[in-house]
Amino acid sequence: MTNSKIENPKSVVILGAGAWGTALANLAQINGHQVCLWSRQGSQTLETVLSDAEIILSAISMKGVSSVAALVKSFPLSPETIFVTATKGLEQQTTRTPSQIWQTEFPHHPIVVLSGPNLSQEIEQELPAATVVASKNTAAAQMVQLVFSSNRFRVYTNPDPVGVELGGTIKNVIAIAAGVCDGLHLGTNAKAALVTRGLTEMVRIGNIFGAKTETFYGLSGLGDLLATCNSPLSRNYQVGYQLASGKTLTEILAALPGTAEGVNTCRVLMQISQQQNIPIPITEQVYRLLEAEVTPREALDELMLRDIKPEYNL
Ligand SMILES: NC(=O)C1=CN([C@@H]2O[C@H](COP(=O)(O)OP(=O)(O)OC[C@H]3O[C@@H](n4cnc5c(N)ncnc54)[C@H](OP(=O)(O)O)[C@@H]3O)[C@@H](O)[C@H]2O)C=CC1
Ligand SMILES: O=C(CO)COP(=O)(O)O
Repeated sequence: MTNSKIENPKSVVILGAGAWGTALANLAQINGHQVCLWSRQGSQTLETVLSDAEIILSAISMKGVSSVAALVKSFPLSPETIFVTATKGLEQQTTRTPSQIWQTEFPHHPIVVLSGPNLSQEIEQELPAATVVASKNTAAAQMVQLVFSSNRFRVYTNPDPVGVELGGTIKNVIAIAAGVCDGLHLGTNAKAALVTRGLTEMVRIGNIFGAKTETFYGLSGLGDLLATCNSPLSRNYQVGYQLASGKTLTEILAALPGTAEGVNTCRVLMQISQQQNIPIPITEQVYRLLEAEVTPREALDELMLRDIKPEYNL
């Protein structure tokens, strides 16, 4: 894919110079775009970097999204500026997704969600990967698709931004459970059952947000679930794996490189499940484990000894 490289370079500002922001900045830069990677710890002011931005991509951890979005709002922007959100989390106080936060702050700008099976370390090693850019604004999604597409990063468009976003967000909780499963050496059958029933929980929560069920069977749902639940590169998987080895959550998070969004997301999902009366038993056991209310083995027993039932409620 060379067309975006030569013909129409864009001015792209990436907010958040963590693992994912840096990897995405490299992808856009290699395609010939003018990229500015902004961090609150860097020397450039936000006002300066935003002044001629055509695309603003946020790869800020969930805890910083609201404050950064409010800050961005205080500076003048072109009305054409496209926002892209690559954060995989939910806001604790409001249960909003990052795209809902950006859309609230910038109701007249196109908002695009970028999410998929994208372990940043593999992308930095130039291994092949695919992702999804989703928006209600098709032209904006197509522009973002061109900016990031290359022979090692295949980008698909999708019209269900919240579904795409929730796939990447909820799978982090299931990845914690998968790490526990592997840490306890429960075997391949157990892992397959866990991931498949995890997907059912993703669909249940997603439907509450108005997401389409089929979105969860694509790259941003099943695809990211498979990547994250099967890789020690995933921080969320690492949290579960190390909990199974007997470490405390505090010890694990203190030594973890970067953000494991699943820890906070799990708490938010429990809030939603209680408010909406939606059963999410795997998420509930992950929550109880993170709160040190159960041991990994007790959580497993709780899941295996639930009432027997049909696979689907038809
Ligand atoms: N790493 C990966 O493989 C992938 C990550 N993601 C998602 O991307 C998001 C970021 O992940 P990742 O880059 O790995 O995490 P990191 O922990 O490496 O980086 C987090 C970034 O967020 C910034 N940040 C956090 N709070 C604030 C705040 N209040 N104000 C300004 N900046 C803030 C950090 O800035 P500072 O350095 O100054 O603290 C840092 O740049 C997460 O939601 C993650 O789920 C999605 C796909 C892949
Ligand atoms: O979202 C990711 C891969 O798609 C990254 O997973 P972790 O945040 O668990 O490292």
